[in-house]
Amino acid sequence: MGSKPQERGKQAGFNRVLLRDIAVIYLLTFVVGVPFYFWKLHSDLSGLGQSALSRIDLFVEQTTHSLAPLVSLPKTCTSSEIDQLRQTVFHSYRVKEIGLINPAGRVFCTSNLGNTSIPIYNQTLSRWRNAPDGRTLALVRAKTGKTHSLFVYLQGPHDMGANALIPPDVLNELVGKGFPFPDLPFAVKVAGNALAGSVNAPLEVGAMHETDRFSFYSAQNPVELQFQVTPAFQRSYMLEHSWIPLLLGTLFSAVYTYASRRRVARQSLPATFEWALKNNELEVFFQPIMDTDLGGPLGFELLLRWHHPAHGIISPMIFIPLAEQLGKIGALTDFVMETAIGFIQENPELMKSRYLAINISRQLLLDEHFAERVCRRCGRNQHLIRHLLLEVTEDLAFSDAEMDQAITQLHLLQQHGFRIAVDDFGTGYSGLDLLRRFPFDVVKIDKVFIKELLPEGNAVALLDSMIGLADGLGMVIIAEGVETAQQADSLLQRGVNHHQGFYYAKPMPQSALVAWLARSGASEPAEGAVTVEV
Ligand SMILES: Nc1nc2c(ncn2[C@@H]2O[C@@H]3COP(=O)(O)O[C@H]4[C@@H](O)[C@H](n5cnc6c(=O)[nH]c(N)nc65)O[C@@H]4COP(=O)(O)O[C@H]3[C@H]2O)c(=O)[nH]1
Repeated sequence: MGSKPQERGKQAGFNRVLLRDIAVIYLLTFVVGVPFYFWKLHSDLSGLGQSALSRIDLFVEQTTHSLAPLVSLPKTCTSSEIDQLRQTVFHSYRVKEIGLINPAGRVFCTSNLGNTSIPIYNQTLSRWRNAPDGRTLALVRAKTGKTHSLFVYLQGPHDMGANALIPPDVLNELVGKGFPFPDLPFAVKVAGNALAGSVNAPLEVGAMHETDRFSFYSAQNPVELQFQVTPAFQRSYMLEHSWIPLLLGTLFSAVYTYASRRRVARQSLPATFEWALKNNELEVFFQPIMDTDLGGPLGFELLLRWHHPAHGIISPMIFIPLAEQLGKIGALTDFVMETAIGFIQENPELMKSRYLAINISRQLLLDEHFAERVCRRCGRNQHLIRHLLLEVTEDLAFSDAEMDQAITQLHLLQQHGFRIAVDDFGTGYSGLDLLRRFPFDVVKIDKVFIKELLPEGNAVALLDSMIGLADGLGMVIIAEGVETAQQADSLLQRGVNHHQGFYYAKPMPQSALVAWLARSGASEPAEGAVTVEV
């Protein structure tokens, strides 16, 4: 009952830490996202700048191409020549006026004015005359227009030439095609003169501020394209792209939440047992049960060990009660049972007339299918049953109904051929009652009585009465916790010759068992001397 508020408290604590971590993840994603955001802005602008410049270059190319037939016209500016100029303008939807240029550097004939004489700026003229491909551009105020316009110049034979006037909104159109930032200020600078504006605002003479300026240059024409990345633009760009860190933050948070929950779930006690079983952290140790007449083992008790990766070896005294509480004892017992069956099958010679003792938790006896399950586990190898001794502790601490249920299971097991031992005998308060209710095959006298085997102690009297009781009921006696030669002798004097204890051997892993058997010179029980019939 008391654990529920505690669980809820733990959950709330976990949620608080999780929320804090998620907040940190979002913050980090945004902070780490800033350089990414600058890189993305730069790469977006550079892509847009380069494609705008290529559109301008292509346009210049097409315009000079349309001027090419005109540069060889005579210097006369007759009506047929003016017509030809007008035809060209008519067929171009961007060029508004075309002029013919004489060797003196003056426009002598235009599509709009006919005969005229307009000087070309010296700077433009010298750039044009020196251009290796005979063409150049200029941003100048046309005689016929109020604003600055773009002029494309093409040189012909004998220092003749032609130019085409293009209104500034064409530049706007060329830069703005597919441009996603219609309000981003930009400027097109042609040979030193600049027109500035934005896709949404007409271009006018002006320049960009030096700060926050991104510039791109044409390789073919004297054109520089500048973008003014104002703080306001940066803010709106960042807002527009905030979905990227938001998405990444959400993704990272989801992964983190999943991993945290998995980690916590794995650390939860029930999952810890499953994890331990799956990852071979549990191992069964073998402790010999000696027949002192024979000088060798007549069986082995199987004792679980948990090699915890963080806490080292954990005693079964700690984890067995826990496994019982958490309902995991069945899985652990199954594991021990499988180990026992495997061991008997793999070592037929060694196990010919020996047994393995397995501890059965009292809780399992309350399962009405337990006996049936254990028998099924032995499958077709029912002969294995005679090699198994099942130990149940004396202190079953059951209600009457539960005790009936447990006794039923014990009877079923015994009927199937399992030998049943009462473990830790003498330590519980229901020992005698239990012996009255069930005919155990073996009684294992608890180590506390062996430890205090002093001639003058009360333990001796108790031990003697237990021995008398067991003999009277026809049960085999095993003395647990034999640690010294004196204890062994004293037990022998009382006719107890089945001993288990550190004096003979401590519980050991299966790998050490063969070596121990060889070392101790334990021979096979003589035919008829000691058998699995404990
Ligand atoms: N001081 C001393 N101790 C000795 C001596 N000889 C043997 N022991 C220890 O006494 C315990 C005997 O097992 P237990 O009474 O069934 O008591 C077992 C048993 O009740 C339980 N247990 C162990 N494995 C399992 C299992 O697979 N299933 C269940 N349900 N319980 C298990 O954990 C208990 C403790 O097991 P262990 O720590 O292995 O402790 C073992 C063994 O190492 C000795 O000379 N001196």
